[in-house]
Amino acid sequence: MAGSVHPDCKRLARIGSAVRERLTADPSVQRFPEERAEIYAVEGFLHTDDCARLIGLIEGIARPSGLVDEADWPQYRTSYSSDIDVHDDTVRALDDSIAALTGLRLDCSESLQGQRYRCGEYFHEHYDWFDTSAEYWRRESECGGQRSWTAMVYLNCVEEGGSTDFTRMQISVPPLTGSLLLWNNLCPDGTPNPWTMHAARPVVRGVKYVVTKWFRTRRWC
Ligand SMILES: O=C(O)CCC(=O)C(=O)O
Ligand SMILES: [Fe+2]
Repeated sequence: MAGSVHPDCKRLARIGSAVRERLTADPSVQRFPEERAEIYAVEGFLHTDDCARLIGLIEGIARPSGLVDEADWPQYRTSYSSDIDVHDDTVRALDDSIAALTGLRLDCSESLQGQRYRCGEYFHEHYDWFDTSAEYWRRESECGGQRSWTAMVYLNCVEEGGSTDFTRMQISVPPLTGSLLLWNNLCPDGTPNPWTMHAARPVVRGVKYVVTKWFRTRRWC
């Protein structure tokens, strides 16, 4: 039955259209010219000083990044991640700005994650939405459910490499200090969108820092 394969798809479709409407009405938001997935960018979303502060927080606590499905796939993702301090003023202000832009509820989002990619580090092709037939889904379904939107801020420009590529479409986004990249992981009907497959390409020169927030269907815990 479709309902059990894609739980909450009606609710997720409603979330998707509310965000779409809001972003479309906002002149600071640019949509990538692509019908198959909803991908948006806002340049200068975060001030350079705040980017530097977040880089400092990430550097303080970075550890090797994990993968959601716990499969033993060494080298699938070689970046470093950190749960940055949710009580930090810069982190809270950024959370608030993302919520104000999208209209999405912060209590239905994962806490902001920082990522650092040094030279040669990357994150292979993947989806941010959860595979509801996977082993991990039981856990995720009980703590917020499916991921809806991803919001990611580039904290610095990278000398070479490090783009975010939507690999099934011709979209490659180079890191730009303070830019927000935002996309709907789902289709307008609330089901996972296979066109949203993406990868963080290897950094060739320099270091890349980003912060990411994933929104969920319900309260995240
Ligand atoms: O760092 C990037 O460019 C993408 C990261 C990403 O896709 C993720 O953390 O899920
Ligand atoms: Fe991702």
